[in-house]
Amino acid sequence: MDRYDVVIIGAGAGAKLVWTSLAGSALSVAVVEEALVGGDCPFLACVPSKAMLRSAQVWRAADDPEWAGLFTGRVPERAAYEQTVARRERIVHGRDDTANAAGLEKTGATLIRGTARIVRPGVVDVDGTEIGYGELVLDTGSAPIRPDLPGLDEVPVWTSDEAMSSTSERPELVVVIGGGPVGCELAFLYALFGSAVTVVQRADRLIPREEPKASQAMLSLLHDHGVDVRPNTRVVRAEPHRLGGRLTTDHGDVFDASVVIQAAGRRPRSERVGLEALGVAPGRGGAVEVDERCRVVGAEHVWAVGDVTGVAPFTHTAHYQGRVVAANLAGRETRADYRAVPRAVYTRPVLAAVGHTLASAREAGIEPLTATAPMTQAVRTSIEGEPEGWLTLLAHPDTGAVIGATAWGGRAEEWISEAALAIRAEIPVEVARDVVHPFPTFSEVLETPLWELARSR
Ligand SMILES: Cc1cc2nc3c(=O)[nH]c(=O)nc-3n(C[C@H](O)[C@H](O)[C@H](O)COP(=O)(O)OP(=O)(O)OC[C@H]3O[C@@H](n4cnc5c(N)ncnc54)[C@H](O)[C@@H]3O)c2cc1C
Ligand SMILES: NC(=O)c1ccc[n+]([C@@H]2O[C@H](COP(=O)([O-])OP(=O)(O)OC[C@H]3O[C@@H](n4cnc5c(N)ncnc54)[C@H](O)[C@@H]3O)[C@@H](O)[C@H]2O)c1
Repeated sequence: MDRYDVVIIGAGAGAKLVWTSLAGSALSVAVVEEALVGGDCPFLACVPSKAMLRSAQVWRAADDPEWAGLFTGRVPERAAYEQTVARRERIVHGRDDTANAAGLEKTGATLIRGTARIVRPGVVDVDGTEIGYGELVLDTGSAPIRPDLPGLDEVPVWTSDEAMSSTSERPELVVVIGGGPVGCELAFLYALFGSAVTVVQRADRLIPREEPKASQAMLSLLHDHGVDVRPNTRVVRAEPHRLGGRLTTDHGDVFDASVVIQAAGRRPRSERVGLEALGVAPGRGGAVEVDERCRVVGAEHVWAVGDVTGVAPFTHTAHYQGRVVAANLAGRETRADYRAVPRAVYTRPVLAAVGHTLASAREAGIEPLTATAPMTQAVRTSIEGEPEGWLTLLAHPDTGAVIGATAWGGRAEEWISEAALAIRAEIPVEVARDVVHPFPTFSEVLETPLWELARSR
């Protein structure tokens, strides 16, 4: 039986940071992957979705009054969609992971193609061959949750995987089930291309974990692009229809769809990996519980990173946890701190947030100081023709430290990192306000609320 110091199950975003960080160390590393080396993000999730959103926005600039005069017209929707798909396919290398696999092996790690399952402590089975491990790292990701809905099997349904790999024509009638980040980004994307889009959202608002006014801003944006958003609504039945499928809601409304997009959340992929052989049961929702060092609770020599842990399921969280695990495996005791993990939804404007919302601060027993500024305080917004939005900052009333930020505005996914640093480093507003921003940048919008918070203490 081959034996490695470290065996990683799943070659996703988190795993990559483990094997690259351990490159050059004395540890032998094997990575088992049953699908694509690189996981979802570069092939089926973050990268293709942001690439398609970018193409759609460039195409739509030609009918934006701000820019229309610079264009002689625009290609029809069909051609724009085809070009968007073609560009996406170039960016994701047609979902060919050869370069990623070569990169992995260049670090000295061994790639094993197949499905891994733990059979007993210290041993995993890969399609009938046992390999031994000293330390095991789980990076098995997450899978879309399929709503339990009569008739759903009889209508055309895409998960985001199909939406991000389909080369077929733009769907004319789209019904999105779920109004979280995936649902909002895909609804916005297809609406930009002129599809008739409906979002059926079970919760009473879109992106319900964010500030209510962020949900309201997202609702207005989608409305402005012709999307029919139905909060507090469930689809109760699906049936085939000549256009594709027909959906009936609990309010009795009926929607026809050429494709139904399932965006009702994701579940950690923990059930097929053989955790029971270690005496470990996943927690509620399927997440594998980890401690501050990313060790799986209840198991020896087993670590987990990424979506399977159920902690802030973003690529950047997986990267961070991968670094934490690699540092620990290399003998440098390291603990993860999740207070400053940014969240973003890549519509235009972008929603970006980090740390507490007002509701989560109150749940934690903090009544924060708050300050808000409109994005127009940054002159850059008029230069870029993106005046929409606002920034709200929260500070701890006793320490003065920044504890939360929510922004709706241009490039917010970039400059929110400044708030992330302030939160992680517990920087008091009296210090944070002294950061001078280059003019003219969107990031200048941080200055007024920071000065206001400092004044209010
Ligand atoms: C449409 C969409 C857009 C997104 N956009 C963003 C974004 O813009 N920014 C962002 O930060 N996040 C985004 N996310 C979330 C992001 O994609 C995930 O958080 C990230 O991919 C998680 O990485 P991971 O390492 O946990 O798992 P993955 O990348 O899913 O990797 C897990 C790997 O494990 C393999 N595997 C599973 N079980 C086994 C087994 N038993 N044996 C062998 N191999 C196995 C799988 O084949 C897979 O390759 C998006 C998600 C979606 C769905
Ligand atoms: N830009 C980004 O960073 C980005 C983009 C996309 C996804 N992601 C990550 O991927 C994860 C999955 O995103 P998601 O949007 O699929 O999940 P989510 O859990 O955030 O949202 C799913 C939404 O679907 C609704 N819902 C659930 N069941 C329903 C039903 N039967 N009918 C109608 N509505 C229903 C819920 O109310 C919820 O608001 C998220 O945690 C997110 O952080 C990140």
